[in-house]
Amino acid sequence: MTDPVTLDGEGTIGEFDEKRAENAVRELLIAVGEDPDREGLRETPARVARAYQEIFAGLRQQPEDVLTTTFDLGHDEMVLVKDIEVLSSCEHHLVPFVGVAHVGYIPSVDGKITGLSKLARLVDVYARRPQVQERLTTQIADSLMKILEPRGVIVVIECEHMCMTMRGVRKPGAKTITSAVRGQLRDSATRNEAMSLIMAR
Ligand SMILES: Nc1nc2c(ncn2[C@@H]2O[C@H](COP(=O)(O)OP(=O)(O)OP(=O)(O)O)[C@@H](O)[C@H]2O)c(=O)[nH]1
Ligand SMILES: [Zn+2]
Repeated sequence: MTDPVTLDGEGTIGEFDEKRAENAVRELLIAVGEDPDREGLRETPARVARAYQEIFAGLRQQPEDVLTTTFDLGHDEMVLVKDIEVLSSCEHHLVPFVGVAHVGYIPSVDGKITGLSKLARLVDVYARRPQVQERLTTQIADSLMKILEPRGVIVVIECEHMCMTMRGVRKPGAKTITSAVRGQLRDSATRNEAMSLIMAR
């Protein structure tokens, strides 16, 4: 994600336009044959606009905003946080894809590590955007490499896509697994160690 850029005078990527979102939801309700002025729907455009502001909050965040805390512990072995909940939105259909992320890294030679919660926050920065799972996976890996300068990174994500469940092909339960491996974690022994930790239940 780059810094905000202008969209031909149509608005700015990165800013949330609540009024515009409300109008769009109202239009959508009309388009599907609903009456947006009936009692139960009257507040819906405003609610959905607020919900989208939250769901896409990652568009207004950068990885540097969350990977703030670093310690020099001199720890030079793998750190892995697994089963981090992923709640993201498929950019093709704007419906959720949900599952878990496993994020591991081998700290830099000088042992620079980050707080464990920051890895989960990093997942959210990229998950809370219109996404595809492959890009989500590589963005997490690449931003960790850039900011923490670790010797290696592994990111594995397992998700179920609602666009494959509630519509279209309708295959509930199908899981998509993506991975991104960088640096020393590409070595087969280290990678196998990480994968066995990830797969252990
Ligand atoms: N690679 C990838 N594909 C995704 C992801 N999320 C959704 N898709 C797929 O994006 C594709 C979009 O295909 P299209 O043919 O343009 O759209 P569609 O007619 O709605 O496709 P169907 O879902 O097959 O009905 C579908 O095959 C989705 O399953 C993702 O994270 N990664
Ligand atoms: Zn989709």
